[in-house]
Amino acid sequence: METGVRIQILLKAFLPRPPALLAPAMAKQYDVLFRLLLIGDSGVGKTCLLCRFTDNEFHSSHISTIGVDFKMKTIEVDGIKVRIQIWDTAGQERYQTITKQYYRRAQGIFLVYDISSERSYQHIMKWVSDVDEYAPEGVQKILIGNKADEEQKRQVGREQGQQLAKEYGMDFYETSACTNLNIKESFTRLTELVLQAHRKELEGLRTRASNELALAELEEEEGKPEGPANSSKTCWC
Ligand SMILES: Nc1nc2c(ncn2[C@@H]2O[C@H](COP(=O)(O)OP(=O)(O)OP(=O)(O)O)[C@@H](O)[C@H]2O)c(=O)[nH]1
Repeated sequence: METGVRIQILLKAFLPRPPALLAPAMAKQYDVLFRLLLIGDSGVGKTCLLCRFTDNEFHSSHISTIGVDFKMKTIEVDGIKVRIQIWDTAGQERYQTITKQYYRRAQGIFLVYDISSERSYQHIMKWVSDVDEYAPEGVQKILIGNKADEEQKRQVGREQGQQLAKEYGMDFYETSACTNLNIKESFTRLTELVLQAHRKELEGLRTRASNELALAELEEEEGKPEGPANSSKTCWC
């Protein structure tokens, strides 16, 4: 399993990068790059979800995220190697001005509440309205009820989570970063949704790359000198 990179970053460093990329021509470790975002109240377990997914680790202490943080992981979905950059945002109110700047670069968003906190569930409405305001149209969303292992402290029923997700047209998972419940499943599902949403765009690029490849092969057969088309051979592979 790959270890994610944990780096505190500056807003400036994030902004200039393009939203979804084909892999650089020479690097074959992944086909596409997507950005996912974790949002929700402070303490619901966003950092723990991320650490469980990328490093298979769980920390019982709560060290509040300052601003934003990210980790990377590559997974394979439908034969496509997807490099996902997962942004963990601070839930604390005082960082909201910074964290909202990151919404517009996300292709997928996890809205996280804690099943042992009715308040964090009620706040999902507020997080959804922030997404509507700051995220790009067509961003994919999943609702997460974390800390599902805390059954004795449960304040939010599973059906309440399902109902809310239905209202907003989202998929829903109850997860536990502590016991590793539904972690891989929820991250894979959001990645699948993003892939589906970008399928047309990706197919277009794939078709163009394969057309250029076919042209290059034809030119080779005909003994023509290699043209620039050959340079994109490794664009989609
Ligand atoms: N029992 C249980 N505790 C969890 C789970 N996930 C996280 N926690 C605990 O909840 C606390 C908060 O977790 P964090 O991941 O730091 O929360 P956060 O949402 O990132 O918080 P901020 O960075 O302040 O926004 C920590 O003490 C974690 O150990 C879980 O699935 N089950």
